[in-house]
Amino acid sequence: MATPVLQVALDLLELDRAVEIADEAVRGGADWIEAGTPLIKSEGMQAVRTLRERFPGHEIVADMKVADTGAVEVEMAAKSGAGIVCILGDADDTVIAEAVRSARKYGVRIMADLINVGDPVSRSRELAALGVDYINAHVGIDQQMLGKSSLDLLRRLAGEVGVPVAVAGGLDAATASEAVAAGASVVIVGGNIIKAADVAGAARRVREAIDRPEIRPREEESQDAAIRRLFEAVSAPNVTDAMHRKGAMSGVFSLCGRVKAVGRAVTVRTVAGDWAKPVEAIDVAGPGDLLVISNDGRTDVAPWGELATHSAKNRGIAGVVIDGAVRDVDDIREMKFPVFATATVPNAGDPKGLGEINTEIACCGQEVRPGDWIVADESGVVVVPRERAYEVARRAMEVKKTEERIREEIRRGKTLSEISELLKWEKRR
Ligand SMILES: O=C(CO)[C@H](O)[C@H](O)COP(=O)(O)O
Repeated sequence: MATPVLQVALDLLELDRAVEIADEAVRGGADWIEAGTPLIKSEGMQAVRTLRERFPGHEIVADMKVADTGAVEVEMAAKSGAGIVCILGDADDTVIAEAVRSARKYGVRIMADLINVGDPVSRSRELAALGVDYINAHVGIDQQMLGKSSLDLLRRLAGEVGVPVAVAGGLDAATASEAVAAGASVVIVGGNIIKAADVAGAARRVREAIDRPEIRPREEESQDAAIRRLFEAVSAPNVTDAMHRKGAMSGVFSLCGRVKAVGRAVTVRTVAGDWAKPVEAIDVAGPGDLLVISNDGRTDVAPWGELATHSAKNRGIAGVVIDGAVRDVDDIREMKFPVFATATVPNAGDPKGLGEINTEIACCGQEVRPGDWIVADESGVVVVPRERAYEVARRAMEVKKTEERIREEIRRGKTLSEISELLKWEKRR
């Protein structure tokens, strides 16, 4: 079998950064250089021309995701220097046929993208019959965030398609190796190379992995375990960024400085510092849960203190968030237990048993339901609706990865404004 191709997908908006990152990826072993769809939408065919000029010895792929006017768009990309043009596999057959005719005329190849294709196996056969040169088993970024896997799609195509198969969608060194073992001829990697602080190193790891394909036993991981693992790896700011700036509680701060707490909410509504329900909730919660307590907006009397904290810590509870006051602050700080509150006072309420456990509550400006995910650190507390938790956790990890590359470019001397071309992308209306 010919050596599998490593295609680096430049899914960036800024052409200068894309060229810089492509240069590093090539040094790490990338064979083909893809002008990603975002780059083409941002810079047009200049992106393809520039990559062609800068990398004369490498195949340039234009990820146009052609949906219509196949001939014109293929001609445009071919004349700009692309050797392979990507077209949507679910485009109409006439568009595919026109694109193939144009490709033959200009001496370029067509890669058909299976993103969103309902029946990928039979459509791949049709596409091969229409003359496309590659089929791309591609699961889009938004689909990946919902847990869809490009490897699963690739495995469905194994042995079914008469043309070389590419694969794309969230791949890293480990899954790239599995992709080759599953029959991929072209491995397309974007984020896990271009967002790395060390692009060349990231590309090299993928290169080495695909040159030594292996099938790993797939460790099954529950969705809850994956959500917790991802949330523990990102920050509260990453999470609220992933939710378009939503979900952040206001006015709440970490009592113990640099601590982190991640878990599902057990909610408590109490009144006037009554500490009975908050303490009873310790027995309701399980290891890894967080107590989220509303004290009816009162900050002059505390429903939580040192003894409750001892008990919660013993129970394996991950942390406590209170829309209200806490007392025994020095002892709690000694324990370094994650407690987030809006005030501290020395006086507590009485254990009358007023309030409820595990009802929907308002806490520091956010609605919190039992089972919602809470991510809390020194920047503050973010609430993630339980039904969106996996998607938000995946997106928060993408935010974190993007920042790693930006941090590296700042370290190399660029300003944040230069990197993100702020002036170019400020809202025009
Ligand atoms: O075509 C794309 C998105 O539409 C990407 O180029 C492709 O998914 C590879 O990027 P990543 O490895 O980040 O998923």
